Amino acid sequence: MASRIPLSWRLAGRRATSRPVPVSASVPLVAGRASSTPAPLSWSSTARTAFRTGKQHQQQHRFYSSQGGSSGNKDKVKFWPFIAVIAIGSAGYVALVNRRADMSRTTDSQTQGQLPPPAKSSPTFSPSDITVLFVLGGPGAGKGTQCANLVKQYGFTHLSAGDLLRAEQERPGSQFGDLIRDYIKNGLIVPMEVTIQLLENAMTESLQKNGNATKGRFLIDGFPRKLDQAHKFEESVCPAKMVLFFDCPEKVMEERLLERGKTSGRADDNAESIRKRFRTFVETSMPVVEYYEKQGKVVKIDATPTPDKVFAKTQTCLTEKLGREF
Ligand SMILES: Nc1ncnc2c1ncn2[C@@H]1O[C@H](COP(=O)(O)OP(=O)(O)OP(=O)(O)O)[C@@H](O)[C@H]1O
Ligand SMILES: O=c1ccn([C@@H]2O[C@H](COP(=O)(O)O)[C@@H](O)[C@H]2O)c(=O)[nH]1
Repeated sequence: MASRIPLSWRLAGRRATSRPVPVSASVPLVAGRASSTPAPLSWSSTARTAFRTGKQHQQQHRFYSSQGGSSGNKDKVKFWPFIAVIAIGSAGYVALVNRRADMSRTTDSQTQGQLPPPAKSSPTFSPSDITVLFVLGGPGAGKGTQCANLVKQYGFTHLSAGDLLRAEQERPGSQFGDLIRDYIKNGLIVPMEVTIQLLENAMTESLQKNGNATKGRFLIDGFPRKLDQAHKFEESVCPAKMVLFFDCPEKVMEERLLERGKTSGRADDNAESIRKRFRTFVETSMPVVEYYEKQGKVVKIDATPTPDKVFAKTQTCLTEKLGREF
C-alpha cells in the first residue's frame, strides 16, 4: 500500500511537476524490470520533452528552408555578422515557439480536462514474469461470476476494471470521482489513462503482497473495452496472453442485469443505463474482441447456460489453449 502512487499525482501532469514525488516508490517489484521502468509520473515530463523537441525540430526546418539560395554574398567581412544575426534570431524564435507550446498545453488541459497521454516506450511488466488474461463479454454476460470460479480453482488474481473505477469514484479526495460517476451512469468508457493507471497500481500492489518470487497471474475483467485502451495497456503495462470472451444475447444479459439491479446498488443496473451500455459494447468494445480474434488470442464461450456449465466449458477451453499448467 505504501508504495502505491496516488492516482492524482501520477496522472495529472501539471500537478505532478510541482509536487515532490517518491519516484522510486512507484517502481514495480518484478525482477529485472524495476530499475529501467520510468515512473508514470515522468510520462508527462517525457511527453513534454518530446513535444518540445518535435516542435523545435519543425520550426528549425521551416526556418532553414526559408534561407535557401541566400548565400550568394561573397563579401567575407559581412559574413560573420550575418551568421550571428541568424543565430540570435533563430534562438529567440525557438524560445518563443516553445513557450507558446507550453502555454497551449496548459490551456488545453485546463479547459478540456484532458489527461496527458502516457508516453512510456516499454511495458512495466514482462509477459515472461507475469500472465495477463483479458476477460471480455457484454454487460451481465457473467464475467465476474466466472472470474470468481477461476480464482477459486486456479488462484488467479482477479482485477475488475469496473470495480477499480467504482472504488476510485468513492475514494475521498479523488479528482476523478465525478467524472467516473458520470461515465458509468451513461455507459461510457472512462478515459483510458485513469483505468490503466488503476490497473497498474493494483497489479503492482498484488505483486508486492505476494512477494517477488510469486508469478503474477491476472484476470483483467471488463477491460480493454476500447481499442486505444488495448494498445496502450499492452504497450505500457503488459501484453496479454489471451482473451476469454463470454458471448451472450442481449435479452439474456438484460434480464440478468435487471435482476441484479434489485440488490446491487449499482447506478447503471437500470433499463436506461443498460441500453447505453449495450450500445457502447457493440460499437466500441466488440472491435476489441475482433482485434484479438485476428491474432488468434480469443477463446469464445457461450455464456447462456448455467454458471456451472459455463465454467466447465471455460476450463476445457483454457486447457486446450494454454495446456494443463496454466
Ligand atoms: N450463467 C449464468 N446464468 C444465470 N445467471 C448468471 C450467469 N452468470 C451470471 N449470472 C448472474 O447474472 C448477473 C451478472 O453476472 P456478472 O456480474 O457475473 O456479469 P458481468 O459480466 O461481470 O457483469 P458486468 O459487466 O455488468 O459487471 C449476476 O447477478 C449473476 O449472478
Ligand atoms: O475499462 C473500463 C471498464 C469499465 N468502465 C466503466 O465502468 C462501467 C461498469 O463496468 P463493469 O465491467 O460492468 O463493472 C462500464 O459501463 C464503463 O462505464 C470503463 O469506463 N472502462
